[in-house]
Amino acid sequence: MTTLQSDPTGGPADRPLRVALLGCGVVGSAVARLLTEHASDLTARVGRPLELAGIAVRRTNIDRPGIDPALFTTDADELVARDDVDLVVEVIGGIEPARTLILSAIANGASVVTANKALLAEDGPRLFEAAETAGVDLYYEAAVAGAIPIIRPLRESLVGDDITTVMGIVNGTTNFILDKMHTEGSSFDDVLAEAQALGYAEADPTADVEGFDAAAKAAILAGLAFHSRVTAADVHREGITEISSADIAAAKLMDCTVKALAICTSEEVEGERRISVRTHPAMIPNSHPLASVGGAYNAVVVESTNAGRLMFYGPGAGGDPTASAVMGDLVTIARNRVRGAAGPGESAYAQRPVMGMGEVVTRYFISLEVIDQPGVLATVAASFAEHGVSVQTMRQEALHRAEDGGARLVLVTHSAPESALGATVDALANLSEVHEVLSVMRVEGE
Ligand SMILES: NC(=O)c1ccc[n+]([C@@H]2O[C@H](COP(=O)([O-])OP(=O)(O)OC[C@H]3O[C@@H](n4cnc5c(N)ncnc54)[C@H](O)[C@@H]3O)[C@@H](O)[C@H]2O)c1
Ligand SMILES: N[C@@H](CCO)C(=O)O
Ligand code: NA
Repeated sequence: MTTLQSDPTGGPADRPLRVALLGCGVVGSAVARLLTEHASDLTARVGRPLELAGIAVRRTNIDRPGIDPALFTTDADELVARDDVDLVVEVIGGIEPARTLILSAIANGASVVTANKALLAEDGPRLFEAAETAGVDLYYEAAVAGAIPIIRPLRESLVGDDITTVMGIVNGTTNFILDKMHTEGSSFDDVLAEAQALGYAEADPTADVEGFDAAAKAAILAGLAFHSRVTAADVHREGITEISSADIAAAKLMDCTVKALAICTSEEVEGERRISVRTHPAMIPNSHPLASVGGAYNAVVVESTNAGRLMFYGPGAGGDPTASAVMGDLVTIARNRVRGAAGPGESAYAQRPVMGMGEVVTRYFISLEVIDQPGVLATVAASFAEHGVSVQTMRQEALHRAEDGGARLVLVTHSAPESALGATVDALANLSEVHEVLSVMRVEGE
């Protein structure tokens, strides 16, 4: 190992870099194990040994095989404030105490790795400013799409390009659930329990199934892609709890798949660049690259002016895959520390305004049960026309239950502002000729 001439951290140039690990759950325990198992390779890659200074846990009396019990402490505040801590890994999750601990680590001169999308999407700018002021790193590859490198590509590799769209499957739990509902006809509750047992789900699975997790990730992606500050509150969020087997069946009939998507776009509106950020379930054609992303896998498609369409695919959740991203960040910030440098900070100079959902242009799939009699089609078509929504395809199916005396209409619209589509659906529901609006879903991806 080369001995450094100078050491920006103050101590002897060959002393180990000391790592404080906050949290020892699914991700933290994998990080602790990798730090131990790969110690000699990590030393070679960083140029100095990485040494665990301590692991903050809630309870010390739990058996955690392969980890030295002497490392455990329940006093995370004391651990991050220790003089000999150079690097802090936060894998507790949630807003507090994670935020206070990260801020105090930064104030203490440590560089930080976090997997905490909830915190970054709520209060990222405060953390980035603190890191900038202290001249330390704040890295967070694991926060979006687990093991998949997507933060680094947006922050570094594509920073010279003009990104127009980021669209992805960024929640493993909901992709796992929708995939099983699609392929095996499983019930929502059974598949959720399986996803939790496999370590994909958040501690409170509401964050997954109601779209909070994906919304946080969408905010982070949009902020990076469009050089703007975007918080979770800017994201239009819909979860997957309302997805029924009828929706899944309708998608199959359309040669589509239902996926929970995070969609970030930047477009020219009234002479200025505006962005939209949303997460919701949508039908995508089976020919679209995201349609074949199964199980707990994640994938993110990035479109930019010069690179064209790029796709990033891989495991988006689970202890070891997420720990891989954390370890990548840890080695990077350790290398920076050895060189006395810091990586890129926040880039939010563009500050593009975020569009309201009503302005966003999408397509709808609508399935209706209507009275089967002359003139009904014309009435339904008039409702679309009144709201300026153009119908792309329409199909009528006879209902099999003779007593219904009705028919099913299945329509797909052309692109239209979301407000016009919503108003059309409301108007359709109020028509006496319409028994029921069976299914409404956005259609994304060509
Ligand atoms: N599990 C995944 O697949 C995954 C993927 C990407 C990102 N993440 C993120 O990684 C972070 C950790 O996720 P996880 O799945 O490991 O969660 P987890 O619930 O398994 O682990 C969190 C641990 O932190 C501990 N903890 C809570 N408060 C603490 C405190 N004050 N001091 C010390 N320990 C405390 C908990 O007891 C728990 O063991 C979260 O931000 C999560 O969003 C998880
Ligand atoms: N609960 C998240 C973990 C990764 O952030 C998921 O299912 O994708
Ligand atoms: Na990632």
